[in-house]
Amino acid sequence: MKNIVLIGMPGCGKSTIGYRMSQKINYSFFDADKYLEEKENRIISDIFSKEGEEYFRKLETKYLKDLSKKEQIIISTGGGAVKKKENIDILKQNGIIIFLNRTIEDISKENHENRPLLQNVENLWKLYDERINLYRKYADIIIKNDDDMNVIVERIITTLKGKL
Ligand SMILES: Nc1ncnc2c1ncn2[C@@H]1O[C@H](COP(=O)(O)OP(=O)(O)OP(=O)(O)O)[C@@H](O)[C@H]1O
Ligand SMILES: O=C(O)C1=C[C@@H](O)[C@@H](O)[C@H](O)C1
Ligand SMILES: [Mg+2]
Repeated sequence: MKNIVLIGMPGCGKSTIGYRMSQKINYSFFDADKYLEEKENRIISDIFSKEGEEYFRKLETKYLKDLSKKEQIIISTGGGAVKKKENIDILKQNGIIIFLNRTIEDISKENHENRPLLQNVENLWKLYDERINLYRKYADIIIKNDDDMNVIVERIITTLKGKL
């Protein structure tokens, strides 16, 4: 059984939908950002501000490797995991990659108190422009997140039938 890997923009629903899926199918859920924070015993914003993005990206790759060794799991990746092709190669070895495609309009409508990145719609559009082709290119399956989350969970499970 392949792992299920969710990619997509910050705020597109990877963690929430990934966790809900894991409740419905016999898979464990791992959030790659949380996994990294727990292993490093630090928060990502602190790593970004003290050592910078490049150092964070090295850690991200290291822990994606770790996670990819596990089986029958759902991985919610960080929004920037697609920035390194190496990450995708690692994840594809035993995983099926799903791009959760949610509009920037919907993402920016949310009240993201602890996520300044998502409150700045210009920044979101900039990230979207930089990454949309990567999300599309690396996806085995593209799922639109444009309905109630339970509907989306069912949509993913149905689409995955026979593919894992
Ligand atoms: N289809 C939807 N309907 C309503 N709310 C949604 C939907 N999809 C996602 N959300 C909400 O959007 C917010 C962001 O979702 P979530 O935290 O799962 O995104 P994420 O992709 O994991 O973001 P990040 O990359 O920042 O970790 C959450 O409050 C979630 O409940
Ligand atoms: O979009 C990004 O580049 C990021 C998204 C988050 O999930 C974290 O992985 C980190 O804050 C970087
Ligand atoms: Mg998340």
